[in-house]
Amino acid sequence: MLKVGFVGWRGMVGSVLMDRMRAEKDFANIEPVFFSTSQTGQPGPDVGQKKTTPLQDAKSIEALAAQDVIISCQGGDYTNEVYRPLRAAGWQGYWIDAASALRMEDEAKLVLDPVNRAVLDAALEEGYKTFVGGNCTVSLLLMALGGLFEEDLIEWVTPHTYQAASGSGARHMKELIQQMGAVHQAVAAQVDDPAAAILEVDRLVSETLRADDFPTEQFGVPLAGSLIPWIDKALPSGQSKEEWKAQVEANKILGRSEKPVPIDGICVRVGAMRCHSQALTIKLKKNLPVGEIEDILARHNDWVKVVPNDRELSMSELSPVKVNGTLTVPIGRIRKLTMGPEYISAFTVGDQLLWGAAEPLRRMLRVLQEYQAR
Ligand SMILES: NC(=O)C1=CN([C@@H]2O[C@H](COP(=O)(O)OP(=O)(O)OC[C@H]3O[C@@H](n4cnc5c(N)ncnc54)[C@H](OP(=O)(O)O)[C@@H]3O)[C@@H](O)[C@H]2O)C=CC1
Ligand SMILES: N[C@@H](CC(=O)OP(=O)(O)O)C(=O)O
Repeated sequence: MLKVGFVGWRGMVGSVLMDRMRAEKDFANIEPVFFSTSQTGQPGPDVGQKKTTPLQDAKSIEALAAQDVIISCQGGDYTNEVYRPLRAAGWQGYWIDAASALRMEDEAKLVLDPVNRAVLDAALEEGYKTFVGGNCTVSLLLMALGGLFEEDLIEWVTPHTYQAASGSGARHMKELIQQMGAVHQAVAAQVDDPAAAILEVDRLVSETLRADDFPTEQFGVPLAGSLIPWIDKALPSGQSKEEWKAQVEANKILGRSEKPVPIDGICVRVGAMRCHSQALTIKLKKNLPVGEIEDILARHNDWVKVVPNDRELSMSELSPVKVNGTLTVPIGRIRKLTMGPEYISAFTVGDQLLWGAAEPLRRMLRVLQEYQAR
């Protein structure tokens, strides 16, 4: 049985990973060992029938090196601190990581097995030992468009994103709710008063959003009642780092080192909780009927769900509220654009903590187990 060390299991991504592993009974097939950077010696999580040892020190190279596999959801700073020393100490185990730190390293492959199982199988055969989950918007984009990529039908894609607060972390999610509460509190009486003038309500809301004491410690600016058209650092290209990741990571996941598909657009934070949405403009390599495009998308994997381009269905199914906490990746609003028959639109939604973060890691462990059982 593989000895699997978990670091970052009590964080937001790690907790989602634990939930999924419990639900899929993944702990039955491994010997789990739990680590912490702050709680060494305390009891580990309840993972069902198995009794686990107390939490080990996540900074101990010796303790880490005793594992066959390490799954880290702890973040890039942690990866940067321990990964190289661990390898330098001669550790030959498998490192599976949610953080972006190692994504672009040659020694790392990006994991999203419904889309790139062949790339992962080949990498294991070739002796790769480092596997990293892709950026959440990128993984969700590929889960939705997998069929068109697989058949090499895409000339380019422009994704414009509507990204949830969870992408910034737990504290940001809480601040979004504080912001919503502060806005409501400022106008609660007027909202309940049918005679209140709406322009006065709007003026009070704006005043509240712009006030110095409005809670913006995490986001820096109001998100409730507003949006933030920049995610992550600025790059010399004028892209945000989140925008830059779309093309480089998607092509790396697909194993397309030659002739990468151009993928570029604007990434925007909105007041959703944990589902990222993306409005896509796609240039196809040829003119295909919408019905055929829908069939190609629908049959690619078990989680993508094509939503007919219908008003009621789009409103109910292409909704972050509906998708939250599920593995379904709906894609709809598929229609020909007026630019020409090869140009289509689409809109997709996905839970950024599931397919966007935890699920590809969980499944990579299964891929690894299948490889070792061969
Ligand atoms: N958030 C996201 O959308 C995505 C995140 N990622 C990656 O995953 C990494 C982790 O992200 P995320 O899960 O959001 O990080 P969190 O901040 O939720 O958790 C990270 C660590 O903080 C420590 N911690 C301190 N106080 C608490 C507390 N009260 N509750 C829980 N944990 C606590 C824990 O480590 P310890 O036990 O050692 O103290 C925990 O493992 C990111 O840095 C990023 O690299 C990847 C894709 C998406
Ligand atoms: N940057 C993403 C979340 C994230 O953690 O991305 P990455 O794993 O590429 O750092 C967001 O803000 O929505």
